[in-house]
Amino acid sequence: MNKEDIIASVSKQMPERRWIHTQGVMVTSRYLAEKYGEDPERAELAAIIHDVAKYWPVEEQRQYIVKHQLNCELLDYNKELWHAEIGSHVAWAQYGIEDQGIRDAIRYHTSGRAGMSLIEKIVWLADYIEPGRDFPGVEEARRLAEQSLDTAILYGLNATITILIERNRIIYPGTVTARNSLILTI
Ligand SMILES: Nc1ncnc2c1ncn2[C@@H]1O[C@H](COP(=O)(O)OP(=O)(O)O)[C@@H](O)[C@H]1O
Repeated sequence: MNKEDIIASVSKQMPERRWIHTQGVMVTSRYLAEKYGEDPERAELAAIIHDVAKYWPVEEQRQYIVKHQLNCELLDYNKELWHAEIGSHVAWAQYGIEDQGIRDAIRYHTSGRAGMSLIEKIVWLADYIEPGRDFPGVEEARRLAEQSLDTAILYGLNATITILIERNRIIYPGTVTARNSLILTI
């Protein structure tokens, strides 16, 4: 499927405000790709698709993960994590994206993972700092993004983990290992 058709399909699966967010992630992914030496087209394509399943009914998300034998471990954790796993599969099954790097950037855009690739880092960070984001700390994350992808992502992961702890929520361990792995490489 070409880019225009993918955009038409993705945008109709979410409310207007989420499509505006996605456009922010697209622009920011292109910007970070150019700055840090990734192919902007690949980064933008991952950004277009990253939230495709975000507004699917939760039960539909659960069934998709089971039916397609995706990572069922996620079903024991925050349902906010499920859409990323599904989006990666949809990219391949419905949009014909064979590029594993693009699919992994979609797959890990919420949780992160240890040893993230360049495109995974770019989409994770673009999702965190796109221009529509407005939360305490986003300006600092944007400032750090100008200096180092790793430092900016570590800042974001620390903030995410801190919020989950404050709310007494279960933390998906992949995010903790993503954080640990960044600390070891910085
Ligand atoms: N390791 C984790 N364990 C549990 N929840 C997580 C983890 N990482 C992120 N989340 C949650 O996922 C949500 C963010 O998902 P995201 O796809 O970025 O949504 P949004 O684009 O609406 O911010 C937040 O509610 C965050 O607390």
